[in-house]
Amino acid sequence: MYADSDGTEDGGEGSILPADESLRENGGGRPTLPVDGTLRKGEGRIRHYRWDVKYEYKSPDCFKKLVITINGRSPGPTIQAEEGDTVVVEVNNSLVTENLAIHWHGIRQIGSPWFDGTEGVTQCPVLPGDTFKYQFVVDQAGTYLYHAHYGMQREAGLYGLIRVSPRQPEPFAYDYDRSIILDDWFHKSTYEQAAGLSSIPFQWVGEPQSLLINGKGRFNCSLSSPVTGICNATNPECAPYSQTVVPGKTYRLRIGSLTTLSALSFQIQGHKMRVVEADGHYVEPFEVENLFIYSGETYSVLVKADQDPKRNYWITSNVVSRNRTTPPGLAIFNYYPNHPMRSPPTPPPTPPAWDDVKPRLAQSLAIKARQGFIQKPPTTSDRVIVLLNTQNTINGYRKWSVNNVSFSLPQTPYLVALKDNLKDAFDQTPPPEGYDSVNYDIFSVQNNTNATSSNGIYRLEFNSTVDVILQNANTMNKNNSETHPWHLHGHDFWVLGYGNGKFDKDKDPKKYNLENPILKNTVPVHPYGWTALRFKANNPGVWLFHCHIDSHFYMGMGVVFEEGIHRLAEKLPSSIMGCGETKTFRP
Ligand SMILES: O=C1O[C@H]([C@@H](O)CO)C(O)=C1O
Repeated sequence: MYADSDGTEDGGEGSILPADESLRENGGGRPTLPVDGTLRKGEGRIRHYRWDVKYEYKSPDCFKKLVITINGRSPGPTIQAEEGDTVVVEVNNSLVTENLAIHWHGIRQIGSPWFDGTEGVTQCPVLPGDTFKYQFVVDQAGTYLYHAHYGMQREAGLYGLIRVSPRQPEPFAYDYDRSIILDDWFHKSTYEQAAGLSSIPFQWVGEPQSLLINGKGRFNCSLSSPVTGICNATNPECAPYSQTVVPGKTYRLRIGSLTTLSALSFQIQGHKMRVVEADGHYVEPFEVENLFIYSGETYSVLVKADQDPKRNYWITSNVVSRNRTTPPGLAIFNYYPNHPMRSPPTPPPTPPAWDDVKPRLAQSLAIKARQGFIQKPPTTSDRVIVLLNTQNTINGYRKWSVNNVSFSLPQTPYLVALKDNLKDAFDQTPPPEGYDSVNYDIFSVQNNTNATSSNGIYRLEFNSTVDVILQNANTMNKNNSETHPWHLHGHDFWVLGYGNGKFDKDKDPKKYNLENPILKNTVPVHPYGWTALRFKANNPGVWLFHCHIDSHFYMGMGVVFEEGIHRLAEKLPSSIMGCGETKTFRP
C-alpha cells in the first residue's frame, strides 16, 4: 500500500509510489539525471493523488451553500511536482447526481491528449460513482491551475493550483514561495445559472455576490434573509485569509485567477509587486502597484516585506472591466509578530476605475519574455484565422458567437470521433476563417441575423504555424464591449500584439513583437480591441480554445482545433468512452 498526499501547500508534496508499473522509473524515486543534465519526458518521479469529489455545505463568504470539494476542501489541494514528473490523479466522483471532468489548465498533455479533462472534446463525463484516473507529465516548470470542465461546474468551487518547480536555478531570488488563488463567488447553483442562460427569456447570471481570496470572502449578511439563505458573519469558515510575512523577507506570490466571470485588479496595500512569471514563463521583470489578472491566468510576483512592521496591510481584489457592484475581496498581509487577524489601521486602497481600459492594455503590452529565456516564434505563419467575438440571438436564445457561429459541444467527444472517423458525430463543415472585416462595424450593435449554432471544427495541418487574431466588438447593448480571456488547451502561444479597434491585416502584422513575445496559454482581448497570437500545431490531439468566462463558453464562445490526430496511439484509453457514439466502446 502507498500513502496518498492531499498536496497541501508549502511542502505538501505528492507521495512517490510505484502506482503503476508502466510508470515506474528508478523505483519511482528521484531520477538519475543523464550526464548532460537534460531530462526526457516522463523521467521524473510519480506524484500520486487520490481525490474524492463531492458536494458539501460550506460558507466561504459566510453564506451557506453547496460547494464542490476535493477531499473536503475548496479550493482543492495544490498539486506539487517537479518538471518532468508524472502526475497521477485518481478522481472519485461522489457528486451523487452529477457528472464530472477535470481540466489541467496550462499542462500541454504532450502524448496524453485524452487526459486533458475537457468533457465533449477529449472525454466522456465521469459518471457519479465512477473513478477516473488522469495521468500526465508536467513537462514545464511554472504555475498552473486545475478546474472542473463539465457544464458550469467550476462555479461551484472545483478548482486549485498546480506548482511545478524547475530543475534549473531560477533567474530571481526570494525567501518564501506562497500561493494565492482568486475567485468570484455566486450564491446561485450551477444549475440555476445554466438553466437561466439557456432560457427564454434569457436570465443573466449577474454580478458575483463576493470575491474570494484563497477560498475566503465576505458577503454582507444583512442583505440575506431566512428566505434567501443562512448567512453567519461570525462563521470561522469565512474569516479572511491571512498571509504572514517576516519583515525584510522577499515573498514569491504565485497568483492564479479562476473567476467564473470577473476580471480582477489585485493589490497589496503599500507594497509594489515585481512581476516575474506569467502562465509558466519568465517575464522580463516590471513593477506594478496593482496586477490585472484575467480568469485562467497565473502570475508570480515578488514582494518585499519592507514597510512599517508594526501593522498589517490589506490584500485586495476588485472587479474591473464590468460595472463594479461586488465589494472588494479582502485578505490580510500580516507582518509577524502582529496578530494575523488584526485589521489594518487604514482603509483598503482605492481600486482603479472599472472602465479604464488604458492601464489594462498597458500591462498586457508590458509582459515580455525574459532575456536569456526567450523562445523566438517562427517569423511567418502558414495560416491566419480571424475570430470575431459577438453576442447575438439564435432562435430567441441569447448566445455568443465566433464569426457568427455559436459553438455547441457534441455528444461524442471529438477525440474519439476523429480517431475512429465517426463522421456523424459532429458537423463536418468547418467554421469560417474570418468575418466581413470591410463592412462589419465593431463599434455598434449588430443583429447578426445569420448567426447559427454548430459543432464544426478547424483542422490544422500538423506542424504548421497558425496565427489567431481575436477581434472584439460591441455586444447587444449600446456602447458596450467586454473583456474576454481566451484560453488555448494543449499549447502555449506567443502573444504578438494587441491593438485598439479593428485589426488591419496589412499594417498591424508589421508591428508584431517577434523579438521577445511572451508565451502564454490565456490572454485577454480588450474591449473594442484585438489580440494576435501565434502557435505551432505540433501537439497531436483535439484542443479547445475558448473564452474562460464560464457563462460565455456555455453560451457558445469557443472553437476547437484538431491537429495530427492520426499520429496518436492505435487505441485510445477506454476510460474516456461511454457516451454518444462511444457507448459500446468500453470493453
Ligand atoms: O453574456 C452576457 O450577457 C450579459 C448581458 O449582455 C445581457 O444583456 C452580460 O453582461 C454578459 O456578459
